[in-house]
Amino acid sequence: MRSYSLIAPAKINLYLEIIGNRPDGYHELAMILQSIDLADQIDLHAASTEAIRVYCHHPQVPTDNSNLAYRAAALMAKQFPDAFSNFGGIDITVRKNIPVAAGLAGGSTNAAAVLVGIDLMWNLGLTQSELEELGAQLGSDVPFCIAGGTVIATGRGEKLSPLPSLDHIYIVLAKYRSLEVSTAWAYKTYRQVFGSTYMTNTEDLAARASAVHSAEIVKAIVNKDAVKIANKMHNDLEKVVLPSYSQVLQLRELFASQEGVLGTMMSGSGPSVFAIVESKAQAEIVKQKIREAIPDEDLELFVTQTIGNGIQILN
Ligand SMILES: C[C@@](CO)(OP(=O)(O)O)[C@H](O)COP(=O)(O)OP(=O)(O)OC[C@H]1O[C@@H](n2ccc(N)nc2=O)[C@H](O)[C@@H]1O
Ligand SMILES: Nc1ncnc2c1ncn2[C@@H]1O[C@H](COP(=O)(O)OP(=O)(O)O)[C@@H](O)[C@H]1O
Repeated sequence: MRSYSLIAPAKINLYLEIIGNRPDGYHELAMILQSIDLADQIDLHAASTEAIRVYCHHPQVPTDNSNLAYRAAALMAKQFPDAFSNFGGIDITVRKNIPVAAGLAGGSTNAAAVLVGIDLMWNLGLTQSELEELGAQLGSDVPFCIAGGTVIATGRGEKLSPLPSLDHIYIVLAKYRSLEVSTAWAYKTYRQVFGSTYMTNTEDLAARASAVHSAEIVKAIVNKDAVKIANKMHNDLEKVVLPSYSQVLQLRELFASQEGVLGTMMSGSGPSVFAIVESKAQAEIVKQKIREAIPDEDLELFVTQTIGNGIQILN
């Protein structure tokens, strides 16, 4: 087929523990990543010229070669030059619904969709693990975004162990449109502030990784116990982002004070904040209450839910 449309869901981090520094400059992590039904749509069309083009109306999303969707297509063209010259160029339209620079893996999930879509378009027949290996070259969260669901992610975030699917847990999510937190800044600041408290030797890292504190939330996920999951959420990056971004701290406190909220956390490197709630009806009430407390139009609010999948092919 010459055209494909794909759904690219966002993720939240139910758990993010920084285990230590790695020799490659990244951080060794223990995370639990969760797909949600807030999603972008990616349309791919075979083009007549041998070029990659990205179209996106969102003002915060670049359309040049810094777009992660572009970079995913360029990687496929480099890896499979014969297919690229046989099938010609590719036009990529990004229909953005996921807030940008939010800690929701918006760019990563777009890149994942392009890898999955081009694999189909060029009849490459790549396996999931081959797609994940390509994804890891584009960003630490890209491999997760391909199959999605509920996953333990270790290494720099690219080593994945699936957990039982945790769908239909309702989430209220908030993000100030104009507020961006750089992921590189968040990790760098964490290293500056807490670097001396954790180990840098790779063998120690492996030992410590097996003793992470995520066991209780994993058990709660296996038991599908939303109350316990909400109670055991954790994100080390909050320690640097909350003190530097008062709006994020305010949102976090506001969510925590709402009736019906089981737990609240910043997602990834922020600045989006989410709350786990008991039901869809409760989620709508909490959303309304937050809107009344912060009438600022810059604040984007969503009711969403956990889902058991990553990239989906629409047609
Ligand atoms: C924080 C997290 C949590 O899921 O997500 P976001 O908030 O970006 O969504 C991830 O760790 C982000 O993953 P991703 O956004 O793919 O990161 P990358 O492009 O690979 O890296 C961006 C920068 O973050 C830092 N980085 C990233 C991952 C990691 N394990 N250690 C790091 O130190 C590095 O400085 C790197 O240059
Ligand atoms: N396809 C894309 N979608 C969103 N942002 C993108 C994309 N490609 C590149 N970017 C840039 O990447 C940065 C991080 O955005 P995003 O991936 O949404 O955030 P995060 O890594 O926090 O989940 C933004 O500054 C944005 O300009």
